[in-house]
Amino acid sequence: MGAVTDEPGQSATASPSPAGPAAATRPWVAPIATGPVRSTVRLPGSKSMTARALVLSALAAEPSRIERPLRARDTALMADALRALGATVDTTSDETWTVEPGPLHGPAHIDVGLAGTVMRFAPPVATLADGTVTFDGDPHARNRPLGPIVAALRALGADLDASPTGGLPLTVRGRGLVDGGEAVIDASASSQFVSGLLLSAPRFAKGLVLRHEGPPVPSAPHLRMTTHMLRAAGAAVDDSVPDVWAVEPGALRGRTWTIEPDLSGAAPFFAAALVTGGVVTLAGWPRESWQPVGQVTELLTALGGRVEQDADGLTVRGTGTVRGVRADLSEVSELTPVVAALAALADGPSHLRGVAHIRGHETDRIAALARELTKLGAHVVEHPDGLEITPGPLRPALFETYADHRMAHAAAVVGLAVEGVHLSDVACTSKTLPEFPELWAGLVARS
Ligand SMILES: O=C(O)C1=C[C@@H](OP(=O)(O)O)[C@@H](O)[C@H](O)C1
Ligand SMILES: C=C(OP(=O)(O)O)C(=O)O
Repeated sequence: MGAVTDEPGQSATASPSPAGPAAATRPWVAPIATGPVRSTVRLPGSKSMTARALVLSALAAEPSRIERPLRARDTALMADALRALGATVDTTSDETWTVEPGPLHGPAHIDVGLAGTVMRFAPPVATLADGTVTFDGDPHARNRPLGPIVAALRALGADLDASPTGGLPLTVRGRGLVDGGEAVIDASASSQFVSGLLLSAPRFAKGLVLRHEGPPVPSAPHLRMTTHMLRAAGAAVDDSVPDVWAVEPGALRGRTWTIEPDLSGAAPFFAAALVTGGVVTLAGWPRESWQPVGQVTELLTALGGRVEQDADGLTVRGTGTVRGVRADLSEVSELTPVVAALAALADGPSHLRGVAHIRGHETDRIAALARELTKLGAHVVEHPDGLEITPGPLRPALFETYADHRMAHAAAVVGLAVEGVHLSDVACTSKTLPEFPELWAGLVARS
């Protein structure tokens, strides 16, 4: 599916990852760039859009098609979850998946892997099923926050039990229907609590009026993606009042979803243009996007790049000098590891803030970045909500990836400029882009 090409049609591909337990670890030495990279990158679809399209299709009244989906561990697990609950999901083709909704039922067991989308989007669907549905995942998934969505579902009339810490393992005793109505949630730990509830809300008897109370909800662009896709499926959604989302009950329509290339997955490739003074084009970029292209453009520009969009795609050019930045990353927090890697290679200090919640991502990303970038020679100060990074002379090191795909991306970016960056495991990139090692090698080979 994904490919780095000099010319259209030429592609490098790798086998997709299994949906089951994470693949065996694969130590890897990040390839160093010997000059500016110049490439057109073809990446598979957005993880976030694919996950939403799968859920909305399984909840719809008619069949749907998903064009250019992401085939990776997270989306395979989502497809498996919906199959276990009664939908027929055909993922045979790389180009188009089909989803045939069916009566939702248990008993079922759902493996969420390490996917926030599966652990927050599938339980609300399970409350609509008839029967008991259990959830568990990778060891670290048990540490990821889930309590607020469990409490909100309970307030909406669902019957479910989380572990004593409020997270996985989870048991949902579905009764085939959920009252819905009003609920209050603190979604400061993850926007996915809100997205998960909203996606299933059209099927709640009274719909949903959800109010957030607490520190700001991160990842606003992901919430806009959720409301946009709900409306595209025929739902009536009102998000005109800040921190309040209202979804009317009603049938969702089946439709054809066309998934945009994954902008977050493109981040390390764009970073390579900045680090090497090269140029990288993300092919197939749509004229209008539901991913945060404005925020990403602003950030890459502040870091010293130039971003342009034309018929060829979204193109990022670098000068070879990365500028230190002061940036609030709360809207694009999943980019923090790659931005932190760029900061370690910058011409001055950076302060990345507004991302306290990423301590609850695939790993505690603030602590992990502080530890690993320090090992490489950067001077890093860890704050509750971010990092101050002052570049220093960088040296070879073993970069621990903590089963976190975006930690691997960060290490690969530093490795472009620093010889001997060893990753403890590059196989963790299968979470969202199984082809990453081959695509990266292809990119660097063109430097
Ligand atoms: O809804 C989504 O698809 C996502 C929302 C964000 O989660 P958080 O709000 O927990 O950061 C983002 O970081 C994650 O990668 C994907
Ligand atoms: C935070 C991320 O993923 P998840 O959907 O598992 O929360 C991510 O992909 O950076």
